[in-house]
Amino acid sequence: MSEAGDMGLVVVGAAGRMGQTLIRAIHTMPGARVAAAIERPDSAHLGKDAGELAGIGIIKVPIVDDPLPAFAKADGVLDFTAPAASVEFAGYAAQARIVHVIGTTGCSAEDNAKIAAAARHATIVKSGNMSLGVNLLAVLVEQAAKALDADDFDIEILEMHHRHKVDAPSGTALLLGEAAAKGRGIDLADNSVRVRDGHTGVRKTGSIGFATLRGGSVVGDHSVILAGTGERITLSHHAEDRAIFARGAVKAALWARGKKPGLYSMRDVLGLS
Ligand SMILES: NC(=O)C1=CN([C@@H]2O[C@H](COP(=O)(O)OP(=O)(O)OC[C@H]3O[C@@H](n4cnc5c(N)ncnc54)[C@H](OP(=O)(O)O)[C@@H]3O)[C@@H](O)[C@H]2O)C=CC1
Ligand SMILES: O=C(O)C1=N[C@H](C(=O)O)C[C@H](O)C1
Repeated sequence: MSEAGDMGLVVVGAAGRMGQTLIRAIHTMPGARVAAAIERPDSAHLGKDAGELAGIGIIKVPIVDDPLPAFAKADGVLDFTAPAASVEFAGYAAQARIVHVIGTTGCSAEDNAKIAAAARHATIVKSGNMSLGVNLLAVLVEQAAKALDADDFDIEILEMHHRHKVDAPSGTALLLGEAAAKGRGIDLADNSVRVRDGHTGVRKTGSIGFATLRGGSVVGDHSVILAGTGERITLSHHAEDRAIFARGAVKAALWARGKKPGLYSMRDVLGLS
């Protein structure tokens, strides 16, 4: 582990959509460097240079498959992979006592409990969306949900993503749902309607509904609709480039460096808590 100077960051899932975007972001942001790049043991990308794959030219960091030696020498990990992988990486980050930034979505309650346990020794920042815009939107959603009575305004959350996305609702939709539930002083799990099909009956007052669209190359669109009688308020965010998530993740790692172990959110990083 380096004591001073640029923060050495391991990018896990380095060949993925976000992995490549992270390599590019680290390259342009002061204070951080790519310490290692990890993919699965059976990945077709092993041995390739992570910078060349990401389109920035050779950075002399080959993609390898063994996280342990990489974590032991690094200051932090940027992780946009898959739930089972993020749980495993959180355990390794705890062993190495380093920063772990987790952007992976679709984690179960059990996965989240394991990540929280790892945060006793690792400094973990986890968020369904690392962008400034979405985290500010969550603050606005909480305020709007608090200001508008549940008897008068129904809350629905609509999201659209590219055709390759594997989890639904998106991590961001759930983050915005949590913000709305907080504003209303209710528990999201007990009040959410995640799917509608067939004869559903009338809408339950106070519920928070989710609708999911998938198609094409959409980076990430989210709208929170507060629908009243005769009027409707829509709070929206449109992600145009994955760089907003990657820059947020690097910023989170730099913020977390030197902080006590624990589980932090992007709201903590951005001072929006
Ligand atoms: N919080 C946020 O701001 C954002 C979160 N995300 C989330 O990030 C995650 C990744 O998204 P995206 O980049 O589009 O997905 P990709 O499928 O393009 O990338 C994931 C990468 O992780 C690799 N991977 C999976 N498991 C392991 C493992 N055990 N060890 C090493 N590498 C592994 C995959 O390899 P392989 O293909 O072989 O499985 C793949 O290369 C998703 O959960 C997504 O929702 C995305 C954008 C922003
Ligand atoms: O899978 C994606 O692409 C994205 N995932 C995150 C989510 O589930 O909300 C963040 C962003 O919307 C892109």
